[in-house]
Amino acid sequence: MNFNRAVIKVGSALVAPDNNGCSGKYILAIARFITECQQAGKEIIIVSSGSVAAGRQLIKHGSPIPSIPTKQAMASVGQMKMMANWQRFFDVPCSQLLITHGDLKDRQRYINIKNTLRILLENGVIPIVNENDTVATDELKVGDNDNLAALVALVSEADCLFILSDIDGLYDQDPRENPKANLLPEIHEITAEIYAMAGTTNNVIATGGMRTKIQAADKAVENGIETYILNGSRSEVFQQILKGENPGTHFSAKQAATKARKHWLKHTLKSSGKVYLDKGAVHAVIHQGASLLPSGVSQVDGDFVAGESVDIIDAHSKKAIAKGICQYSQRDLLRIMGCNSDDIITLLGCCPSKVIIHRDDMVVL
Ligand SMILES: Nc1ncnc2c1ncn2[C@@H]1O[C@H](COP(=O)(O)OP(=O)(O)O)[C@@H](O)[C@H]1O
Ligand SMILES: N[C@@H](CCC(=O)OP(=O)(O)O)C(=O)O
Repeated sequence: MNFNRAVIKVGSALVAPDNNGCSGKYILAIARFITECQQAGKEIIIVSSGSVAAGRQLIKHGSPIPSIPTKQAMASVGQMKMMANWQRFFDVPCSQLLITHGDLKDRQRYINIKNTLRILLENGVIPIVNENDTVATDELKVGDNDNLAALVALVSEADCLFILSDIDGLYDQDPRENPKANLLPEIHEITAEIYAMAGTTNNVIATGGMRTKIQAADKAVENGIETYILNGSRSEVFQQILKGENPGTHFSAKQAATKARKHWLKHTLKSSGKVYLDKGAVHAVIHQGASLLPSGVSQVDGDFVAGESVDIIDAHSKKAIAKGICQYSQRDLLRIMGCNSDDIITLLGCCPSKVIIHRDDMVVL
């Protein structure tokens, strides 16, 4: 179990099996696995499907494939059932995050999600994420929870992604169509041939099938996140994972997650401004690996919003010493620079974060 923080994606067929609403049939074993991971000091975030499946019997619908508003109504009532069902199996508190692609695209909302997840995990809470189906239109949707889970793994800086489905892993063709299909245990490179092996789902309550799982794995491994597709309906799978075995399909990460993230921060993110630090703050950032506090900021340049990347400059030498994602806009930063973190609330009327740049969001150059 070589990971510290994992996202576990659980498909509809596991949450609400047999067309009969939510049950503990499969999630009991999944919850036990999560508890064992937590007891081993690991942090877990769940991305759970199943709200539509859980609400299916509670909303009248004529055709086997309901209309979008009918599905949204099912999701609305089913989400409550689904969350209550998860909470039954944990002694620690669970929390609900309903997000859309629109939230992940917006820098301010992105860091709000990131900060919330960070605090929930620090407090031993199990965050349970789903797409906000009732408000999401096509343009704002991720569309499937496999890709959503990969995005959640990125925003939460997880180093492992488990995609739990009703099938043992990726086969060279859909095993429901062809019983001679072979399971592929290790994938080192996600090529067009790998995509060609993936079919869609034949389950009316599911979205995506294997294709979206490969897309998710693709996003994750590029960013240093080890990814597994596993059969969450077989409880022995979790014992195997706990022993370090691979009972499904493993997609190997291209590089370590922290290295990938630092590389992304350093080379891909474009800086939109400059934050100048006094001597004490330069020392704390470079030698103590500290987060940047408002008290250490002496000057701000540029025009940036919260969540954008900035260059961190030594005010004395005028040299760039680091780069990082700023929790505040340039406008707000000008008002709180040089102050104590406890004064942010008085100066701005709110305090989304006591630090200006969190050390996890910073790369020293
Ligand atoms: N190459 C493949 N290997 C494995 N499963 C496949 C493949 N192609 C299509 N599938 C189908 O994908 C299904 C899993 O996707 P889906 O029903 O969307 O699950 P979930 O609800 O867990 O996301 C399997 O039950 C299987 O029928
Ligand atoms: N957000 C939807 C799930 C969408 C989805 O991707 O479903 P699945 O293919 O079962 O993971 C729901 O909660 O019903």
